[in-house]
Order: sequence, then C-alpha cells, then structure tokens
Amino acid sequence: MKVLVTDPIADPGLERLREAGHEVETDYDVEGEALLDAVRDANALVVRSGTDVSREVFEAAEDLVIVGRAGIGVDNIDIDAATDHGVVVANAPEGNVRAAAEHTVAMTFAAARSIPQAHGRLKDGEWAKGEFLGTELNNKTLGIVGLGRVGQEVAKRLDSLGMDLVVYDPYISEERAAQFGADLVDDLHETLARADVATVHTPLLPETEGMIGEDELAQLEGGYLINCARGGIVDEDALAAAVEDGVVAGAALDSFAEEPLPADSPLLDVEDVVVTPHLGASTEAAQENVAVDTAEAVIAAFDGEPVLTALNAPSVDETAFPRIEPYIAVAETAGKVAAQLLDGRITGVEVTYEGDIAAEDVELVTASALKGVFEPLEWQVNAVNAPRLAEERGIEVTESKTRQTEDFQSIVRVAVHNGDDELAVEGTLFAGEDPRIVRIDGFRVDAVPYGHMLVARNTDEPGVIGLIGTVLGDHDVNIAGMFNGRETQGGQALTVYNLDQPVPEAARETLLGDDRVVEVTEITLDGADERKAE
Ligand SMILES: NC(=O)C1=CN([C@@H]2O[C@H](COP(=O)(O)OP(=O)(O)OC[C@H]3O[C@@H](n4cnc5c(N)ncnc54)[C@H](O)[C@@H]3O)[C@@H](O)[C@H]2O)C=CC1
Ligand SMILES: O=C(O)C(=O)COP(=O)(O)O
Repeated sequence: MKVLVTDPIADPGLERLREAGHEVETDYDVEGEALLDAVRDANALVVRSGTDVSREVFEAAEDLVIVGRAGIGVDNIDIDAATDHGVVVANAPEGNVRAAAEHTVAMTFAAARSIPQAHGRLKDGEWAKGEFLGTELNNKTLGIVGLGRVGQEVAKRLDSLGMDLVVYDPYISEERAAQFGADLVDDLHETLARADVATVHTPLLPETEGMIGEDELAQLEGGYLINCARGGIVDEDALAAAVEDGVVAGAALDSFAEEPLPADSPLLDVEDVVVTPHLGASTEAAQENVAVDTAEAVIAAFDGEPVLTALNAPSVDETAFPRIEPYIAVAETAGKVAAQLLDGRITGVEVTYEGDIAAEDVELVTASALKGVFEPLEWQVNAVNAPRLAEERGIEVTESKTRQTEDFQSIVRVAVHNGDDELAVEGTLFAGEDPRIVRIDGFRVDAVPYGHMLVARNTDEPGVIGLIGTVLGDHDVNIAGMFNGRETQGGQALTVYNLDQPVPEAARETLLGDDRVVEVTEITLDGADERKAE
C-alpha cells in the first residue's frame, strides 16, 4: 500500500510503515493542485497541522483508506468529507499531550516574567534589569478554558506551582474538575474575571471559534492570556489591541488563525505578546510517540483491524475486538444475501443479535451488515460511511439484542424491508469460526457463504432438485454443496447451492422456464457479478 506523508513526522513512524511492507513517500511542501496529484494513488495520507485536507483531497484520492493525523487537532481535515468518501480519520490523541502542557507552562512563565523580551534586549547588548518586574504565579489564579487531556496536564503542573484553579468547560462534571483541585465555573466571563492567567485548551470548533474576543479580554483585565491550543479561538486583532492598550498585561501564543503567522500580523508589533511558531508538540519524545501511533493506525486500517483512534468510524474496544471480529463477515454476508433476495427499494434494515454476541458492543458489526446490504446496490460503501449513507437515503436502521437464542450460541439476523415485505437472513459461526448462513426468509438452511451461491425457490415436489442439478451440470457448473429447506411437504422450498462456477444466463433461463422453479438468485460473495433473475 502507498502512504503519502505531507508533514514531517519522526523517523520511527516512517520506519514502522516500511517495516510493515508499505511504500512511503514523503513530500513536505506539497499543497493545492500538487497535493491533489500526489494523493491520487495514495492509500493513506499522513499529516500534521500543516496540510489542508479538504473535500477536494478526498475527491481526488479514490484509493484512500485512512488519513492519519500525527497529533491531536483535526481542524485541518474535513472529517465530514472523509466520512462521505468512506475514509477513516484517526489522530494520535495521547503522544504529545505532555509536550503541549509543558509548552503551555513555559509560555506562562515567558509571559509573566517577560523572558523573551529580556533575552532579546540582552542579546542586543542591553542590561535592562530595571525594566522588567514580573508577576509571580504562586498564589495567583489560573483560569483553564477546556479541561481535556492537555488542560488537565497543565492543571496538575500549575497547581503544583501554587496556583488556584478555576475551570470553564461545559462538558465536564464538577467531580472531574475537583479531581484536579479546580473550581468548575459555568460562565466563561466569570472564569476570566477570576483569572490572573487564562489558558485555552479547547479544540477549534464552530462553537469555540472567536470565543475569546474584546469582551472576554476585558473580563481578564490585568491578566495574561495563553493560547497553545488553536488559532481562531482567540480574536487576534482584539488581543493585539487589548495588550497594546494595557487591558491585559500580556499574552503568549503558540497557534494562530493563519499559519505560518503572516508577517503583517498586529500581534508581531506588540511588545508584550510572546509568540512561538506552533511548537507545542515539537519535542523528540512527542514526535516519536505520535509518529509511531499514527503508523500503527494506518497499518491497522490496511489490515482491516479496528482503528482505535478513529474519529469517524464505529467505536471498537480493543479487548472486545477478537470476540466480535468473526461476526463482521457474518453480518456483511447476511446483509448482502438479504439485499439480493428482496425485491424493490430497501426502506429499512434491522440487525438483531441473539445469544452471546448480544453482550458485545456491536456498532462495527451493524455497520458491516449495512455495508453488505448496500454493496449490491453498487454504492461505494464501507463500515465508515454505511450508517451515514443509510441516514442520507432515508433508510431506517434498527439494532436489537437479546441474550436468548434457540439453536445457536450466537446469531446475527439481518432483515431488509421494502415497505411491504421483509426478508431476513441469519448467520452464525460454527465452532466459533466458520461462518454459516442458517436461515433465509424463514427457511432453515446450512450454507457456507463463499464464492458463487445459487438460491432457488421452488415447489417441494419430486424431481425439482434433480432438474436443477441436471441443468447446472449441462452447463458445466459443478455443485460443491447444497442445502434444501422447506415450509411443509409439498409447499414452497428454498434451496441453497454452493457452486464452483458462475451460472450462465442460459442455465438460469432453462431453470426459470420450468413451472416448479419460482425464483433463482445468484449471489457472488467475493465481489462483482451479482445478478438476479425471476
Ligand atoms: N500547540 C500545539 O502544538 C498543540 C495543540 N493542541 C491543541 O490543544 C487543544 C486541546 O487538546 P486536548 O486537550 O487533547 O483536547 P481534548 O479533546 O482532550 O480536550 C478539549 C476540552 O475542551 C472542552 N471544550 C469543548 N468545547 C468547549 C467550549 N466551548 N468551552 C470550554 N471547553 C470546551 C472539552 O469538553 C474538552 O474537555 C486542541 O485544540 C489541540 O489541537 C494539542 C497538542 C499540541
Ligand atoms: O497535536 C496538535 O493538535 C498540534 O497542534 C500539534 O501540531 P503539529 O503536529 O506540531 O503540527
């Protein structure tokens, strides 16, 4: 598989990808049209914050399986477009947290003690000792906006330096804040008003964009603002003006609305604004961590394993995965068979889990059932975009579970509806590993789902099975296995054949020419060539 890397990541990540047998191409300057060209034949794209992964990228990259973000923030990736195209987006949410927290602490000191400014003066030959009277952090109040992974690490560090903590984060509990010795406040303005130093640690989202503007800076009066999260959360013009006018004492910023920061940014003209070029994650340890974690995510995606850090794919618990993994294929196959046996437009899909499997988190299994249902409709579908496709097309999806089961340890039942009728296919695992179709439309069968399958509905009378066998034989189609189920003696029967060859059109016509044969559906489980005849 080909992995295109468009922002610098640490060597151990590149090596991990190569060791796994993948071709790695690094192209760190690529953007715009050149990026669209470069990504065209890529199976994975690995980025940091420097690549704009827009909808056009997903449109150009037809073979893309995953975008790996070697870091946390994914505001440079159009996740919606990724989902539409069935591409997994995964970040590395752990590896650079401590680096970002340490940089935040460093920036807090830099601002409060004017370290860069004093350093600059001394380098210029000036001993400006009398001009810098700093602020001690001890006994001051830190306002944390966003107590997530980075915010928590910052809280621990600055708490231990003697700061009191107040937190604004509408999505956490008081208990959580209390664990960090912080007072949770439900108002941003109050948080800023109480803070001597305010530090921002939220993602950039429509909700947080411009969250700190002129009014908020006025609340922080006399304090310092630190932003090592994302540009765009803080209004840069308002901040430059607030520092310039002495409304706030100073600011330290590591991320900016536009990066690289334009040379004419007003922030650069204000003495008490300290800036670094998005260095929060730039430590050797952090870069190694996120590069390796991202490589592992890419490799997992290529291997069809769950990507635990995926942001737009069904969630999977690593420890539970071995228990649900075999049912992924069962559900997909059941969905595929059901969709091909039901006439008309599908309006609903119901996935039912019975027995042991009902105890598991089956989100990925249900998504796989939907993939199976939609694939014969020739939608470009996978487990990432199947639930969304269902929603967009008004197909109602229901999932139900019962621990009770009659005949098998676990059953996955996929029922498709067309508004009038329902058709259900049930699958299970024999000996815990062999997928079997055990019921089709109420008929008890025992079919091994692979290769070419023929599902025939016929009347239950002597000679019909012989007829089907003879017609297939006449067309050089070998029967590898067969199972016949019937309602009642002389009623309707359903027969499933495993075949070594596809069924020629002429054979199907001959079969359908016989009154006793009601319907013949050929299902090819390993890909193309599904056809239906009645
Ligand atoms: N400068 C750098 O190099 C680095 C920057 N970052 C950035 O730091 C930020 C935080 O990262 P993590 O802590 O890993 O994220 P996280 O997802 O663990 O935490 C974010 C927190 O923000 C809270 N939040 C969401 N909306 C909010 C709102 N409207 N008001 C207040 N709180 C809100 C969430 O509830 C959550 O607790 C991200 O923007 C990330 O991209 C992360 C690493 C390095
Ligand atoms: O992880 C993050 O969110 C960061 O901001 C780090 O960005 P970078 O990987 O250094 O471009």
